[in-house]
Amino acid sequence: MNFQLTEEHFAVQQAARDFAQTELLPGVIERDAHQKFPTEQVRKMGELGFLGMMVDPKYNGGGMDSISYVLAMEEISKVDASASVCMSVNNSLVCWGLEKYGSEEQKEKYLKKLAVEGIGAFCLSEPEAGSDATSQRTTAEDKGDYYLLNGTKNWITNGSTASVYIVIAQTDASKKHKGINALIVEKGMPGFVVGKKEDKMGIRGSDTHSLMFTDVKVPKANRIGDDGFGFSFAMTTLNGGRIGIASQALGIAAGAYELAVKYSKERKAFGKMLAEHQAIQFKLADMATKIDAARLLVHQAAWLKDQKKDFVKAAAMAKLFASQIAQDVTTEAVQIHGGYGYVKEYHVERLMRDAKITQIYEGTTEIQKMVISRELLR
Ligand SMILES: CC(C)(COP(=O)(O)OP(=O)(O)OC[C@H]1O[C@@H](n2cnc3c(N)ncnc32)[C@H](O)[C@@H]1OP(=O)(O)O)[C@@H](O)C(=O)NCCC(=O)NCCSC(=O)C1=CCCCC1
Repeated sequence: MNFQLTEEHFAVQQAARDFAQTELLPGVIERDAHQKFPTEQVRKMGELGFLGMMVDPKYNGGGMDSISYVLAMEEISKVDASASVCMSVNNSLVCWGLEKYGSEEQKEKYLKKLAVEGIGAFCLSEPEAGSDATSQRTTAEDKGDYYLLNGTKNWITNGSTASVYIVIAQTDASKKHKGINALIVEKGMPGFVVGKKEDKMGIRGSDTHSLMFTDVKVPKANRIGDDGFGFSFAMTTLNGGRIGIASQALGIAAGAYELAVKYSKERKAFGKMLAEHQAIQFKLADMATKIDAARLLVHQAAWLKDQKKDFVKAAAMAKLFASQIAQDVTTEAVQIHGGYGYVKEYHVERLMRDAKITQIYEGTTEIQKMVISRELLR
């Protein structure tokens, strides 16, 4: 890895930090408590260019590199992981997937809008196909000039707020994963129903739904890539998506750490500041070391992607490690805050709850270990 952050990188980082502090911080506790999607805030994120950061300017994107993206993701995740998962899905799954593999017509029709306004959803998981993603039960029957889509998707981020959904479905089961397609489905297509909203432990401002498809007619022109490319599309797109989730985990950890440092300089115990107690100093030293290590892995994966080098292992390692240290760091941040850490007002209990999902979505910790070991032994 050989890179230095540029003036532009620092400017993007500062812009994301300012946005998080002024627009996301007020109201984040309430949105979490009432499971309220940050509608207005996401609209502003679009206006400021955070929803299509890496998209080519000719499709209304920011034309930025992956390093800029992870810097912004870290800053936004420090404050509101519900907003950052929306940003992550839109940037690194939906927009990236469409730009890389979509047809020119699909880019004109969908990408140009998604890059500015969002909001896209990526629909792979099913009631019986989570980690075992090749076991797709949703079917896309080939009917000539359209596919007939039937089935259910589960735990879909941006489930009710999205306007465009990339749905993975099985067309020819005899071909197993090579018979799977990726289809662009629009909200409002007859037979497409948004199902129940999940009541989650963390990222409660993010809207997570099941989706039901009953005889939805999806035009052939909405298939991404060649017939049977859908599983490969999903896996390749997720490789990059994992850099986004790794940066989210990093941000959650860094946000909790910053709050812990601040609190330890404000609170006195046994006649001196918490920060003057070696027990607290050692905790902070461990937390900062883990965060720095995670940041190096995240930046390495982003840099490899920008250099068009193989980043599959690096992305899985970054997600594996950053999501683990997010658990450790947020738990220690609550511990440093003591009783205050256990109540909502101090933010760290929310960050601790938000951290957990980063070990589950876009490939669990165990899936990352599969990906890494396969790459090592290839
Ligand atoms: C790796 C995996 C467990 C698959 O292993 P099996 O042994 O079943 O299948 P196997 O025979 O190994 O492979 C099939 C094809 O697949 C290619 N490929 C695999 N990994 C990769 C990879 N990393 N990159 C590129 N291609 C890959 C493989 O080459 C093969 O194709 P080929 O026959 O060669 O043409 C896969 O299923 C997976 O990864 N699950 C996690 C899903 C998962 O991550 N959800 C997350 C859902 S989305 C989500 O959680 C969201 C959260 C928040 C926001 C939005 C989305």
